[in-house]
Amino acid sequence: MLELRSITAGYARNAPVVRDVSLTVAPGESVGLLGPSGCGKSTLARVAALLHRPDSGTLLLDGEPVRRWRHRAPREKRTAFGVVFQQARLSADPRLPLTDLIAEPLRATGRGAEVTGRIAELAPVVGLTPDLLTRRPHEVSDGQLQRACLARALVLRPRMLVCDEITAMLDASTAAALVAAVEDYRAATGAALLAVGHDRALLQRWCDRTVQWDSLT
Ligand SMILES: Nc1ncnc2c1ncn2[C@@H]1O[C@H](COP(=O)(O)OP(=O)(O)OP(=O)(O)O)[C@@H](O)[C@H]1O
Repeated sequence: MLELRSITAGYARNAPVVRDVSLTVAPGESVGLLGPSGCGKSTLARVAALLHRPDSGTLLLDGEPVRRWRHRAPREKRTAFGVVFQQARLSADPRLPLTDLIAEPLRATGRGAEVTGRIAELAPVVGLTPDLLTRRPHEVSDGQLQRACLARALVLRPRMLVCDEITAMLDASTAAALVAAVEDYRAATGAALLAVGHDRALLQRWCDRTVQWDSLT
C-alpha cells in the first residue's frame, strides 16, 4: 500500500510545483494519474518512487512512514519500486549493452549470479530478441530501448511499478506491447501500478481507476 498524504514538492525553496497532493494506491491496484503538461505529475511520481524528497507531507509504504529518499532510502524500500520514464534515452547509460542495462540493478544489489537467468526470463516478456540484447542504446530504436528500460524496472521483481508516460514517444503497437508486458507482470506477481500520463483513453483502458490531477488537492 502506497499512501501520499499532503505532499508538497518542488525544485526551489518556496516554489513548490506540487502542492498538498494526496493519493493512495492499494496493493495490486492500478491507478492512472491524468493531468495537463507541467502540472507536476512527474514530480509526484518521482516522490512516490522515493526518487525526490518532498518539502512536506507524508509518504507511507505499507503503513510505515518513509523518512529518507534516493540513495539514503533503505534498500528494501527503494527496491520495492520499479520505475520507467518517458525518455528512455535520458535514463539509459549509453555505454551499456542492453543486457547490462537490464542487469544493472541486480549487480548493484549483489545479485549478479541471477543475471543470466533473469535476462532469459525477461527478454521474451518485453519482446527483446537475443541480437538486440548485445547492442548499445544508440544501436536500437526508441521502442526497443524502452522495452529494455521496462525489463530493468522489472528485474528485481518490484511490488509497485511507476510508469511515467512510458508510451508517449512510441507507435501504437509498441505502446500496446509495453502495456501488455506490464499487465502480464502484474497478473503474475500482484504488483501495483501508478501510471502517469495525459492520454485519457489509454489510462482508462489500462488502469482500475484514473484520477484527475485537480481532484488530488
Ligand atoms: N529538475 C527540475 N528542475 C526545475 N524545475 C523542474 C524540474 N523538473 C520539472 N520542473 C518544473 O516543475 C513543473 C512540473 O513538472 P513535471 O515534469 O512534474 O510536470 P508533468 O505534469 O509531469 O509534465 P509533463 O506532462 O509535460 O511531463 C514544471 O513547471 C517544470 O518546468
